[in-house]
Amino acid sequence: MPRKATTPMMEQYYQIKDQYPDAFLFYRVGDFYELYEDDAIKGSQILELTLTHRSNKSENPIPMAGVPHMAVDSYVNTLVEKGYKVAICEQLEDPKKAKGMVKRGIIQLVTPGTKMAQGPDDSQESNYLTSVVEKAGGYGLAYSDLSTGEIFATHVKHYAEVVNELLSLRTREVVFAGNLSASDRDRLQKANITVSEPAELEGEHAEISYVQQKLTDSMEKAAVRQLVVYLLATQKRSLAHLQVAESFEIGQYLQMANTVQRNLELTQSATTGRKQGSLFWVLDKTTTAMGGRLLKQWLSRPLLSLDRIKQRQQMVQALLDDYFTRENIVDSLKGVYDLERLSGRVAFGNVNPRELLQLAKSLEATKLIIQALAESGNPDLEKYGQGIDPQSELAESITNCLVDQPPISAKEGGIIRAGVSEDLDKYREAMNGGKKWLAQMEMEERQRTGIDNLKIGYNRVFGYFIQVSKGNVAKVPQDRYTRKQTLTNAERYITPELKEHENLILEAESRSTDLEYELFSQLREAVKAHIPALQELGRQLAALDVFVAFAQDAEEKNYCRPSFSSKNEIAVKNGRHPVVEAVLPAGSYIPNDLVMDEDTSIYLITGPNMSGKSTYMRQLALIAIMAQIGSFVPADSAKLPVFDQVFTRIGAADDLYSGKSTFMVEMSEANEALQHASSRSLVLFDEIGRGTATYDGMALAGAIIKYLHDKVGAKTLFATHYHELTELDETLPHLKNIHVGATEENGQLIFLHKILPGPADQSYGIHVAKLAGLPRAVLREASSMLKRLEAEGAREINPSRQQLDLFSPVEVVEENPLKAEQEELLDEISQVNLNEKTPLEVMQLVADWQQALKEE
Ligand SMILES: Nc1ncnc2c1ncn2[C@@H]1O[C@H](COP(=O)(O)OP(=O)(O)OP(=O)(O)O)[C@@H](O)[C@H]1O
Repeated sequence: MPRKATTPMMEQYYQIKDQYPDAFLFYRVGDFYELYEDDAIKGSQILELTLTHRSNKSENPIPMAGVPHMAVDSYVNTLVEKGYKVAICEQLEDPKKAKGMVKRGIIQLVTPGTKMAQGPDDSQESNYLTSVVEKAGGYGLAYSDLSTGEIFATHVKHYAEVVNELLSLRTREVVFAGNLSASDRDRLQKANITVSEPAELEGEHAEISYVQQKLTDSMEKAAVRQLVVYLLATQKRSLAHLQVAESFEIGQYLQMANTVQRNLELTQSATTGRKQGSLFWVLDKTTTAMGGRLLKQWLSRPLLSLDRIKQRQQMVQALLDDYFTRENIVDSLKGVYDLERLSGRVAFGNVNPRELLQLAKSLEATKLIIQALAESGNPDLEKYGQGIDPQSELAESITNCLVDQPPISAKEGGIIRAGVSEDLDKYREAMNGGKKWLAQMEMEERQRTGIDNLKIGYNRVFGYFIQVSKGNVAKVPQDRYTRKQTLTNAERYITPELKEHENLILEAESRSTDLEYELFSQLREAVKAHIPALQELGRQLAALDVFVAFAQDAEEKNYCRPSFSSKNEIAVKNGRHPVVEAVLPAGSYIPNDLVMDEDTSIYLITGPNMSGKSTYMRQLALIAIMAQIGSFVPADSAKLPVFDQVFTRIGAADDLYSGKSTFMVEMSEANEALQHASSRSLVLFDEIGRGTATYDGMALAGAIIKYLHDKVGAKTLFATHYHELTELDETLPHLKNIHVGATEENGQLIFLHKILPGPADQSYGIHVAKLAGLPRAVLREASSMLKRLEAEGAREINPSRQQLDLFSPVEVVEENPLKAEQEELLDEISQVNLNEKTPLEVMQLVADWQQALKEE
């Protein structure tokens, strides 16, 4: 950066800026944060600020932009949301008292992964920072949400797993120590993940050993250390709310690549990126933000442990069976605030009086929850309640200390109850006494002077004064009153005794607010000691919230409790797709069975487009995932294996970040499944091979099926339009054909959405094209080509001769060919909207058409 000015302040600025070259430097000057040089130019564009210049008169004025300090949060937020970092530089001493240049320093580096949640909109969003270290045997990974202080750690062998984990976690920032390929760096950036360098920090920090205490793996320890060091170095304060890191094995959960999670729309719709339209949207009946976040976590990490799944199911069952306990819990949960994030604010020291009271209220609500569980009469619920510690003493100490409706600010008094501190009570008495004295004085002065509208007032500049309206000035006792201020209609005076009492009152007031702040800070410190217990409580209530939500889902939507098969068989009776069911009018979803015995591994699904093949396939995956997070499932009954992995190649939600072509993505996803699936996995392949020439595609699809059949044995649903493949059931004993039914009535295609045994007999593609409103000429051309191909016997055609001479006019045999004009006429007829026409207009139209036909 060119150095242009050499004033002492700019010198200081450059020194600080040099330490944070990749961050926007918000440099505090009085009531503003100023940006200079490139930061100002870029910042003014992004934040829509006016770009001005410092030292305008010099030859090289410095570009400058500023934001008022009161509004700084929203500007910082905008930059960080866009993936930038912001270094906040404060004045570290009072400018009035400073000798020479005011000392300044960075108090916090805000980065995408360390942003604290701002508004209610992101209360269900976790904001993750991930740390990756590369070691000889693999990679250590740790991630944390700073607002809640939770930390998770794991280790993986392969680089590809690291990148997948970062993408599926949707981390906002990664601190990467190791080799990150340029293409992956690019990929992460496109996914809005900021890549940062590790930070350095001197000395030992208690937080590090505290959070590492349960870890045994050296890679995980290293990743966690790097994570905490980065947090400490950027936040520049102690972080008492960081939780003991939980180690997990990726293989401990059902594994799904991030593309699979996206394709199945578990937490966001693939088209809009929003919650609506996702499985999370359907299931999220949680009351608290903590519950919502936990449900989201569960959705991306379904369990493998049958014991844990059953434990969850038992809680859901108990709550489903007991409507009143459930309602009581929901009512009380409404009074529970975000304990995890409140703990974070306590640790950061920015929790305000109102929030501390919210904390106490949440603890009181917790007592009611425990009571409801205890009175339920159900042993599982009772036991759960017994494990919860409502922190009664803490609740009491907060409510005993704070007034019922404290203000947000801790610095303006009015927070602490009477009786908490003798000194405070004394100051308050003095203030009250002083105010009473003023009222008395006002009365006496009115009598003495005979001025009825004389009053005593206060302003910040002059303090207390006696105000007399202009008409009464003659009555003012000039010997006792000193004039202080003249207004249009009145004069203001002071007297020595008024000033004397003013001093007493103001001093008592300032001592009182100072003392209140001190008492509040003590309370805040006392709460700090309870942070780990509050976090544990938060986790327990969040889980309870999700169980209640599952019970409510089960009741409202008629979900059943799935059972699990150790014999690798599937038996779903009347299964439904939870999301499609939720958006269709009630009762119109057509349920389907899916029964796959131990001996069958592949269902080959045929049927017209739009008939419901994808829906049927996804339905199974969603039911399996719901079952493995402990939820009940949309079916009359369901028996499933515990799947270890889910693979998909579905639809057109291609990986926009990978820079690969559609066909390449298709093949990569197929490859994932072929390489990594086991006999305990679930594989969904929708129209594999459609992205290339017909025979290529068909051959690939056939070979893939055979490989899955012979070598993998995973439960596979394979939808295809290649009818030729349905003959595979003759040679592959573990493969069966099923199809989605459709019938034709009066030339119209009717979708039955019903799964039936055996292959489909027709493909109906042209019917669907007709539904989509394609021009008749195209439909007709397609129909005749189809006839021709069928006549030639497409299967006999030499597969190497891929360039069929489809358009050869000689070979197209047509009965009664239509003229182009007639085609157009037919298109016109089919497009007339009868609802918009009067009978007379229709008659006129028919007359026109008849005329046109005669002319041809
Ligand atoms: N069981 C069902 N009950 C009611 N409606 C259904 C059912 N299954 C699917 N549908 C409806 O049919 C639409 C098309 O389904 P889907 O996308 O699964 O078809 P498809 O056979 O996979 O089509 P394509 O081959 O073109 O991909 C869905 O959006 C849904 O509205």
